[in-house]
Amino acid sequence: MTSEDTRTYDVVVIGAGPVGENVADRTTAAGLSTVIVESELVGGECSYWACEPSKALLRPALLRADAGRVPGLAPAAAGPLDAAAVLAHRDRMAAHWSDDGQVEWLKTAGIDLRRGHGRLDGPRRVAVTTPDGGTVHLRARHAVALCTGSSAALPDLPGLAALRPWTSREATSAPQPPGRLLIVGAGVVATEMATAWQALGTQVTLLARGTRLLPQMEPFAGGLVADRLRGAGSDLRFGVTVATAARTGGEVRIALSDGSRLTADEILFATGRAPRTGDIGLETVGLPPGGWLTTDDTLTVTAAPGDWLYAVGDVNRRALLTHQGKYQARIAGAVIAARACGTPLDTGRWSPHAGTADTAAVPQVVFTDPEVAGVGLTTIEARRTGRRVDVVDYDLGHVAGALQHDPDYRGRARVLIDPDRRTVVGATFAGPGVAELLHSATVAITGEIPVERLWHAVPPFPTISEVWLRLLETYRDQHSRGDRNP
Ligand SMILES: Cc1cc2nc3c(=O)[nH]c(=O)nc-3n(C[C@H](O)[C@H](O)[C@H](O)COP(=O)(O)OP(=O)(O)OC[C@H]3O[C@@H](n4cnc5c(N)ncnc54)[C@H](O)[C@@H]3O)c2cc1C
Ligand SMILES: NC(=O)c1ccc[n+]([C@@H]2O[C@H](COP(=O)([O-])OP(=O)(O)OC[C@H]3O[C@@H](n4cnc5c(N)ncnc54)[C@H](O)[C@@H]3O)[C@@H](O)[C@H]2O)c1
Repeated sequence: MTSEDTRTYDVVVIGAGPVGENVADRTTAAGLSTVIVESELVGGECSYWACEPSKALLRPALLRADAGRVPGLAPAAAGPLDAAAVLAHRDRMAAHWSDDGQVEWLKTAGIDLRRGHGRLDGPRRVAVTTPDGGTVHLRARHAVALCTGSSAALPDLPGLAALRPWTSREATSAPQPPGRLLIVGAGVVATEMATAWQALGTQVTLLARGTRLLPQMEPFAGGLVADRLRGAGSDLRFGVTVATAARTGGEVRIALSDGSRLTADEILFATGRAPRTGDIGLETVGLPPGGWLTTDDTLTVTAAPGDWLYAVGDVNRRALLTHQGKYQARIAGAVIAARACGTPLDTGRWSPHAGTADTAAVPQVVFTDPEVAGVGLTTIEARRTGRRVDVVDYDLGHVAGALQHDPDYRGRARVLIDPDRRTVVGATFAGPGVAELLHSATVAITGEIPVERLWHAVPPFPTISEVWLRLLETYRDQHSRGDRNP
């Protein structure tokens, strides 16, 4: 290759998922020339095989479940969903798996696009294998941002390829509901996909190796979701793993660790994520391929000297969520721009160049029936790290606004309070309609608002937000009795 074959930019971004797009947007807005490299579709996993199609499948399921609990509306909501209409809506929300719209956005934002597979080729250098088999060489004056995301992690099960299992990709893009679906896993993908496909007429059997659903969240959340899934007709099995699995005559046949046998049309492995770092040239800059990339709070890869290599989004494992990856992208963009013009970084807690929220306040909504919404610490995490917290619980079924939502409302709220600073450090809500409540907790945590001031944040009557007042009253009463962890 001659030097004429190398294009030089200020910033090279590998991976045009939601996170890569946002890094490129921030660096371009800061006046840095930026190119983004994409091997599949601009928009990444989130747009085509994750957030967008899954939420399109879930919205009708959750709305019907909610409507079925409202007096006067229940009979109208009792019938089956129109699966064809739901799937057509899903296809629209996934832009029919075309990235034309997002490519157009890149143009208007002034970001160059290179289609192909990008690999590091030494410090500040990237080689792109283009779809026609050619190679394009890119050089970065200031930064390379690795935003290559994650893919489904599959267990080490003999004969897995011949089984042709679903991953999250097939689970979000299937052209029609399977008759019978086995789901392995108990996390977010497993519970959301069980909720969606069961509502669309599939007979779902969920296989959890542990004792509850959503094991990373407060224990009451998984219990409420399990009750509703069972009520919808799903078969939930706990404490089991898949011992053997094979596809014969179009059917999936499995044997479980407890000796039982099951047959289905499809099997989904919702068993977590793996980083897409196996073939991105990490070895050319002295890093081992295949692992998650560790960064500091500026999103700079700690093991790469010289402050030029960044890892942003799923690939750094800080928080595998679109909104949190986009937050990191805004921080990384600001860091790259500051370093490019020699401005000192401001990396104190909650400063413009530190992703503090990644460790203090990661919000997540699980779109199951009922919704589960959490931010910050859980009691599980507090116990694991030995952090002292006051735990305050309230039954959402006693909140006037919740009873307006559903006269038989079932749900629960929990906040964790730092006893020394008297600020909220964690919150979990589980119940119908709680998704939009979560941001109030995120603001309370990031703002480090003292409990005394929260008494002045008046929730409107009759909304579910009134749970904040009930939690404060409960905390006051617990405090006067000297309780810490009821
Ligand atoms: C079923 C499901 C539902 C989800 N729902 C939600 C949700 O509701 N809310 C939420 O916040 N999060 C959700 N997530 C998580 C969310 O999808 C991810 O956190 C998000 O997509 C991460 O964005 P990213 O840009 O880091 O990576 P990705 O979206 O994975 O994008 C990475 C991009 O890099 C490209 N790429 C990879 N390697 C190369 C290479 N060598 N060269 C060129 N290009 C490359 C890929 O083709 C891809 O386009 C869900 C995940 C799943 C699986
Ligand atoms: N609404 C949302 O925000 C949303 C929705 C979907 C996915 N996501 C993100 O995507 C990521 C991936 O989700 P996920 O559900 O795949 O991962 P997860 O980590 O949430 O759950 C993985 C589950 O698989 C189980 N498991 C792992 N290996 C297993 C094995 N060999 N056999 C049986 N069970 C096994 C685990 O015990 C766990 O229950 C999550 O981190 C989540 O943040 C977010």
